[in-house]
Amino acid sequence: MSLLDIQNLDAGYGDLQILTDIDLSVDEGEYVSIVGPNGAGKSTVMKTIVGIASHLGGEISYRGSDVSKMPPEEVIREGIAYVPQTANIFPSLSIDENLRLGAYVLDEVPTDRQQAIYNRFQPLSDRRNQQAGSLSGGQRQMLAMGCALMLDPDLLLLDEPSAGLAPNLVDDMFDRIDDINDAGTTILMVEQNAKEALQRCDRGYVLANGQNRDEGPGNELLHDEEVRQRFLGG
Ligand SMILES: Nc1ncnc2c1ncn2[C@@H]1O[C@H](COP(=O)(O)OP(=O)(O)OP(=O)(O)O)[C@@H](O)[C@H]1O
Repeated sequence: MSLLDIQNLDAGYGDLQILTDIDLSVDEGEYVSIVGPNGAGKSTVMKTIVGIASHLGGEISYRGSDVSKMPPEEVIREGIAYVPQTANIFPSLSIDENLRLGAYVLDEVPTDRQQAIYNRFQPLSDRRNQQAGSLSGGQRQMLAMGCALMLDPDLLLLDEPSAGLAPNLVDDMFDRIDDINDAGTTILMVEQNAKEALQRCDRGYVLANGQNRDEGPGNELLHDEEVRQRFLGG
């Protein structure tokens, strides 16, 4: 049984349907990416999983339970954490306060876990009491991931973690994501940077116009002539 199993999913915003008949699965421990052109509906898949876009039909099961009707706070308690593409930190709060807020659905702040996050993201550790708004783009992305890791999720959803990063920081960010996956966290990631995402992941899905277009091992998709021409810019 897959950790996450999506079948025949229709979803959108209010009555506006964006996704049609999406099938997608993620196994325990896997690193799966979703790529495709702008507006394909990649982020909408993530938002539907966590209950902030409208589920219009089909199944979303997590560890065999139907999560398609759950409000976001319950989905999170099931072990799924989500890092949105934008507005993923509180700029006027300190780094320490942001991390503690990451654990808001828990009864108490897991201080051991917080320390482990500081160990993983050293630049955050050095700046614990600074306002998050003073961080660089790469450090902000680390903080957003750190907030999600405060929940010790089994499944981490990352929406375009490389967006807005200077080119020299992109590899570092993907290395950090590899490390998180190697430490046992299952990852589902949406990326504009399709080449890098497909190189790094175990399996990928290509979405276009709200529908599945292709799927397979990342390296196979990367070398598939049609996928390259149509979706990866040749
Ligand atoms: N809150 C919303 N209300 C209405 N339509 C929306 C909303 N958010 C996104 N859309 C529309 O849904 C479609 C899919 O958007 P989505 O963000 O899922 O695409 P994407 O593949 O992630 O693309 P991008 O890489 O540009 O973010 C687009 O046409 C977008 O305009």
